Amino acid sequence: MTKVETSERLVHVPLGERSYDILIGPGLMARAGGEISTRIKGRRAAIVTDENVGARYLDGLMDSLQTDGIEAVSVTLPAGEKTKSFDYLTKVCDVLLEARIERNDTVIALGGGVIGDLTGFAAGIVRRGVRFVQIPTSLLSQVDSSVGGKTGINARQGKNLIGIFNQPDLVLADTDVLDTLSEREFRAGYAEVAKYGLIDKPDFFEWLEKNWRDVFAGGAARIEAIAVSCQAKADVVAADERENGRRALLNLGHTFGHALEAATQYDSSRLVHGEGVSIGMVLAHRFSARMNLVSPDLADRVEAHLKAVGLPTRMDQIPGELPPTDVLMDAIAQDKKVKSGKLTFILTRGLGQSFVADDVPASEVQRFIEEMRPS
Ligand SMILES: NC(=O)c1ccc[n+]([C@@H]2O[C@H](COP(=O)([O-])OP(=O)(O)OC[C@H]3O[C@@H](n4cnc5c(N)ncnc54)[C@H](O)[C@@H]3O)[C@@H](O)[C@H]2O)c1
Ligand SMILES: O=C(O)C(=O)C[C@@H](O)[C@H](O)[C@H](O)COP(=O)(O)O
Ligand SMILES: [Zn+2]
Repeated sequence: MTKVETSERLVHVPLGERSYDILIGPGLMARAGGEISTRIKGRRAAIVTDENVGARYLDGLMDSLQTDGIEAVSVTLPAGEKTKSFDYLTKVCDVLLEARIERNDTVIALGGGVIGDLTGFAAGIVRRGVRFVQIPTSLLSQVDSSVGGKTGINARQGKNLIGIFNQPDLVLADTDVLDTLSEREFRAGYAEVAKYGLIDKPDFFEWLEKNWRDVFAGGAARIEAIAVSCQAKADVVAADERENGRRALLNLGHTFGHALEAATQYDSSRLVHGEGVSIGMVLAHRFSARMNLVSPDLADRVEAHLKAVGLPTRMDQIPGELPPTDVLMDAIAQDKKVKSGKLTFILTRGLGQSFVADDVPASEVQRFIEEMRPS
């Protein structure tokens, strides 16, 4: 059993034979070899990373694996959303096959959500599945993408449209590595932290409104926010792993957000995922008010908080031209939550009272986007 240090948190994801642990805390990179070898028999590994993360952490991870007798190869990909593509999926599969990575060896995603999603997808299809460990290095990947098993790539038609559910065998969230994450990317990850409060944890959202500066500064408040987020996601995934119901709540802000990411052609210089989610969550709260589900004051409160931490909250803050509303509606129509052609949005009836609305009139959404978009 893993010895959990006092400053360390452990969140368990109970999925029967696919159960796994999330370790959260400082200094975990140096323990990766030991933590992996107590869980996975294979003596070989393949590390997938990106240029920003690899330059800082690849050697340290390789050393830790070697100390525990695990021989590793690695591949370093370009950073940014455009790497979540067929081209780089092919590249990673080729590296794993050329390295003869076997089913009981380990594929390690060392990076943010882009690397985690791409690598998890490759690990799930090479030899019809090899063991897989997430070592998330951005705030967003530590609080969200490394947990729950959604893996995949983007398509021209929209976000994450090609992929599989593939749970990791272990998640090691070394909070030390967040110190080298840019402010912009830390803020982007914070959007997904705030999301958990807006879904069904009003007390957590109120705690964030008071303590977000301490979360940004690091230390105990940051670890607390990460642990609460991971526990929240683990609870939802344990209850509805393949999103037949409740898990859709984790998509709050994403129907709008994903459309904006597709509309900006996944250009990280214009919009990154967490920024799209921030704008999307404000839009979801404003749309809920428009549908007379909640007071407009709540949307103002949500926008004020996300703005206070420095996140964009409106479409006119996205650099460059947005395509016509029809193009945004086409992306929304491709959303994976669509059922029998009807749009599904995560809306709200109050702070922390989100719900799945599965028959939202497209005409209402179109009119709403027209009103909210930059003229
Ligand atoms: N599978 C899921 O459940 C899930 C959940 C949320 C988001 N996502 C996906 O995750 C992606 C966004 O993830 P992200 O925000 O981590 O983006 P990302 O993977 O692009 O990482 C953000 C940027 O920060 C850099 N970086 C990461 N860790 C660093 C560190 N410790 N030090 C310095 N630089 C570092 C990266 O190189 C990159 O430039 C999107 O594709 C989104 O769709 C998936
Ligand atoms: O894990 C989930 O379920 C989520 O919705 C988490 C989201 O933050 C994440 O962006 C996820 O990738 C979106 O899911 P998708 O099914 O819309 O791709
Ligand atoms: Zn997300």
